[in-house]
Amino acid sequence: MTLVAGVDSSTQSCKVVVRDAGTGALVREGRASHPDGTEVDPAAWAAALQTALGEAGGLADVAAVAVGGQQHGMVCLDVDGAVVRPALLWNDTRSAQAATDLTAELGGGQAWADAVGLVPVASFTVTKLRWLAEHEPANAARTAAVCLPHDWLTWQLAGTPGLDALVTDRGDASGTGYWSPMTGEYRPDLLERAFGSTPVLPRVLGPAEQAGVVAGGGAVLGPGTGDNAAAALGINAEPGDVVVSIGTSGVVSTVSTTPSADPSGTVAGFADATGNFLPLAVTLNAARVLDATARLLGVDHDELSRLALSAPAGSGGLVLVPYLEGERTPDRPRSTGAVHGLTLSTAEPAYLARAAVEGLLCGLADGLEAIAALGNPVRRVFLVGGGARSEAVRRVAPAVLGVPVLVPPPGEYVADGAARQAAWVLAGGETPPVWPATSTETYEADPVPHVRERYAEVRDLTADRT
Ligand SMILES: Nc1ncnc2c1ncn2[C@@H]1O[C@H](COP(=O)(O)OP(=O)(O)O)[C@@H](O)[C@H]1O
Ligand SMILES: O=C(CO)[C@@H](O)[C@H](O)COP(=O)(O)O
Repeated sequence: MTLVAGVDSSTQSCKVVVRDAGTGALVREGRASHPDGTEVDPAAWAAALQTALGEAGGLADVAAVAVGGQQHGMVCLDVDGAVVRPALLWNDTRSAQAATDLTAELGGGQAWADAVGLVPVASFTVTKLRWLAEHEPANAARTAAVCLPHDWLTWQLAGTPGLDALVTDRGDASGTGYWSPMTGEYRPDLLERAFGSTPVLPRVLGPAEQAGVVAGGGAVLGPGTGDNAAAALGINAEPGDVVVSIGTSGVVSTVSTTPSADPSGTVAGFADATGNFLPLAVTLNAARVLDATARLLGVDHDELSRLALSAPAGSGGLVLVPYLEGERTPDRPRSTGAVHGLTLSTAEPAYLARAAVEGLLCGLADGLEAIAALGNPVRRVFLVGGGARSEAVRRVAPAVLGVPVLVPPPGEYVADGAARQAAWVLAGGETPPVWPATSTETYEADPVPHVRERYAEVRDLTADRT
């Protein structure tokens, strides 16, 4: 049996799966936590990867490995390859002003969407580089190369073979703000505009191009990709399929054969990991809204779910606007969360639990609507991520999203996608190897437009951070 490994270095943890390259069957897996916070020393990701790999039995008998990872994080390296400062993650909002400035400087959202398929918000790497140039000029001056979390981990596995050996892929490059999914080329002019210089950037590999070998081990390295592109590969999403992921981020993405350019910035026109495109809408607040609400109510996730399902749809008018970390879609980086509609009858744990589930899903429903409005068909909707382990999320999602949702068994679909990419690198060819489709359970419910209407009435009524 030929084994391949896939890694998901996500916001909260690192997960590894080892699968049979031929059949896709799961052989071993491992996991390790990442530290909290929106800036993280990449050494913590490398340590978690080693722990997760160890738990998954190591790479000695593995023929190929690929890394999927949280997108956009700014990893700056000096001329010797040392990390210049802790990485700023996708959910760090300190570059909000830089995003506003960069958007205005280029002439607005349309100009950015035409150039690189996205409109700057604080999540994207280009804005973090502008922030670094403005606020930490000494660190900016030391920066000889910039890469993303998955690029850096791939480079670590290869034994840090010099800055010129850094590689990435289309999927993750498309989230930087200085690579165009339309042309497949970097835009050094935009990098120069943001950062004042053009550090070394990772070479963008093709979807099944070998990225080298694991140092001292010999396993072939795949190019890896961003976590959302990897999830699409793990689910085997085809054009017209939508993947809704409720992890730290809330993501609505779809595979498309044509690039997107949404001047409003609601939908970011990324590339996928197969040569197609991956328009997506992403919220900063998803599974952690459930974590926070459970903490507030002093219950665990199962009880939170039970409470939510015991309250009526719409929570009697109680709305939780879930901008606990600020928000990205809509672009409200400085906002906080809010609870609206408290009355004597809605001041109940069950109503708050339901409002939390509905609030996070309403943000994703807005994203789904925006993706469909760009002309993307919505053929099937898959629901994945840690938050999909909640029965309340699974049962309320079809009502709020207004479409049936297909829920695969709980699993690590990002790591699975990376493993499938690794198998593709071994096998070669134009398309990834065919692994059996995952089973799914279909959840259906009558749509609840009144829930979204009530949410829309109050979602902008939030206080800013102090
Ligand atoms: N049964 C559950 N109900 C709701 N949320 C859950 C449940 N199990 C795990 N989670 C949450 O899912 C999140 C982790 O999901 P995951 O998709 O792994 O996130 P990420 O990829 O961003 O690290 C955590 O916030 C965790 O608390
Ligand atoms: O910013 C994005 C995509 O644009 C996020 O999806 C990150 O890629 C983090 O993903 P998770 O850790 O929440 O899976």
